[in-house]
Amino acid sequence: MMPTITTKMRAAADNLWNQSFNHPFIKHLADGTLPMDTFRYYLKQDNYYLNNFSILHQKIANHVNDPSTKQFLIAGAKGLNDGEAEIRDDFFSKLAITANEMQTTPIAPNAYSYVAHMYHELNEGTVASACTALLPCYWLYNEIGKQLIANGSPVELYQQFIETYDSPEFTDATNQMINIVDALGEQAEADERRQMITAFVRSSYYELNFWEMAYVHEEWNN
Ligand SMILES: Cc1ncc(C[n+]2csc(CCO)c2C)c(N)n1
Repeated sequence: MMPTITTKMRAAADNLWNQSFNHPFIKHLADGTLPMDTFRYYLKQDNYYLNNFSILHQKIANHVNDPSTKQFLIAGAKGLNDGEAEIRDDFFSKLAITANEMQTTPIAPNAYSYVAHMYHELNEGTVASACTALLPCYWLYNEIGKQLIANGSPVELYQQFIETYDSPEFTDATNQMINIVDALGEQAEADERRQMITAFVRSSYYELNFWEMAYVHEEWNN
């Protein structure tokens, strides 16, 4: 049997993924030494990412024909608004991040570029490459969740963060997204398949640099 397109994508991005697994942000999240101020920075940038991620699910769903894929994307958009947003609201209140602080925090370069990349795939790519650009978000966090849950983190907030991405519901959503991309890959011609793999590698690059961005508190004028 031919390897699935997601197996090829995962292999193409393996270096980037290993660098994410070993990034100091992740290492220190696990051992509890990540400065809370760094996690706070991450949460504020991630809020911008999550808001757009939800909008992208909805917009991509409008272009999808397959009913079950459409439904998954619409539910994903809504799930982000409710489920994940609820956990984030809890983090925001624990860390006293106000709506005003969120609004006045400039979007950092990597968060901006990652979101711009996903919109680019939606507007200039195809439904398949747009869906693919969303996949590392699910899949990488699920793998990180599974790795970190073994030892957890001594910091309660970080432990809660880890648990979000190891949950059976989240693992199920990740597997559904992998299956959606595999099905789209099977319908695609060689050119589009290449475009999908490129979209996956780019998202994986921005995922890696999301940790780095937070770790160094990236600014436009560093
Ligand atoms: C930069 C960044 N990448 C991935 C995630 C994880 N994530 C965000 S939305 C979603 C889908 C289901 O809730 C997942 C897995 C994140 N938070 N921030």
